[in-house]
Amino acid sequence: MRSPKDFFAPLALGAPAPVREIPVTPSRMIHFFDPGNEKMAAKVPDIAKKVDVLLGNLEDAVRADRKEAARAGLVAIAKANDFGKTQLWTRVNSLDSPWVLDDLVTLVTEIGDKLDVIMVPKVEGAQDIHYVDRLLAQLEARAGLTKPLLVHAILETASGVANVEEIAGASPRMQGISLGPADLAASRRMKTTRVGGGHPGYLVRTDPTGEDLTEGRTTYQQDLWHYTVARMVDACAMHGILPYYGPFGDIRDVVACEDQFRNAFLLGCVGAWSLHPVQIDIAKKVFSPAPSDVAWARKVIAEMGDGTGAVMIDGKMQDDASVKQCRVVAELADALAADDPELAAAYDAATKEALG
Ligand SMILES: CC(C)(COP(=O)(O)OP(=O)(O)OC[C@H]1O[C@@H](n2cnc3c(N)ncnc32)[C@H](O)[C@@H]1OP(=O)(O)O)[C@@H](O)C(=O)NCCC(=O)NCCSC(=O)C[C@H](O)C(=O)O
Ligand SMILES: [Mg+2]
Repeated sequence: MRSPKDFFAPLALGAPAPVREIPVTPSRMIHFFDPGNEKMAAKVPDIAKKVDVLLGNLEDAVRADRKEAARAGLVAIAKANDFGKTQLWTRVNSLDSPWVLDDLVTLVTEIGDKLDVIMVPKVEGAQDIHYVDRLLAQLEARAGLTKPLLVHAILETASGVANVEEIAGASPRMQGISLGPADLAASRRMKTTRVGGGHPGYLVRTDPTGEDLTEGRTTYQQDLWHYTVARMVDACAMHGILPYYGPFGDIRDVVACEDQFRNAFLLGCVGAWSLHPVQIDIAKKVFSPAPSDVAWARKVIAEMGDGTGAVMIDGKMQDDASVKQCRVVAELADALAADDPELAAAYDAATKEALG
């Protein structure tokens, strides 16, 4: 076990000092693209203006014979563009693949100064993060980087879920964790064949009302991912890092995508993956608090004074715990509004109306 005293010491001579706080910048959507796909790559400069995070994907969804092209494409895109406030992330190949070592060596030494976060798939436990942590320090030292790269783990194996707390706290580089429902379903031997989302067979049914067991019994579809998302959120909150829902594979079903994203948002996630341009606005809408919620949160904060005691506002009891929730919403709204005048205006207009 590493001594807590050494946790913030660089893991290689000449590597930058680890961060002590994870930067909390907007990351409502992590937009995936294949840097080796010319059509997608051509859209990247425009898409970068609309998204919080742009992620060059090198892992699954990139064919084995296109891995080198994807890696080279990402290097070229990063060198040719300045994405301003939009973060640039990558998802490298899994640690048991023949490509990951070259992914890390090439990306850190060639474009380490342009990358913010490295997403590591199929993380099984803290040992995987420790491996990446040390290797990144060696490569950062070689590349002369002054800012440490952060690490994001995908929760997509049964062992990863069992070890999620130790993964979240494995390194000061840990930025966040995303749910990977497709690989997780396979690892758990679930009997689904989808990339995220619900399943009509996963349901509860009301009790029978008479002799006929088939009559008048309403069914309610349940959320297959509730347990895992909630567990991931707790592990992340405990370690001061950020939780994300991952992919929603039914690109055409924008309605269910919005529902899945909103469930994650309400449970504490800060963002989700967008796999197709159509999912960008869905994530933006869902992971930006609604103006009416922001107005209510600001009203409660204003009326609660120092935040102690209990008061009635519009017939509802408010106390320390509700004002704390309101601060979460209001602080997120302020952070997002700082870079988005349209959102700022919507929040201010709703607040003006609520406060009278
Ligand atoms: C899902 C797609 C394969 C769909 O692509 P396509 O059939 O080309 O869709 P469209 O014809 O509607 O596309 C219209 C144009 O938009 C471009 N496009 C499409 N997607 C993107 C994108 N993500 N970024 C930028 N541009 C995009 C198309 O090229 C079309 O361009 P044009 O012809 O010039 O008009 C495709 O969207 C796609 O491959 N998306 C990314 C998929 C991906 O990254 N998958 C991996 C993440 S999910 C995962 O790994 C599972 C997870 O790990 C788990 O275990 O749960
Ligand atoms: Mg996966």
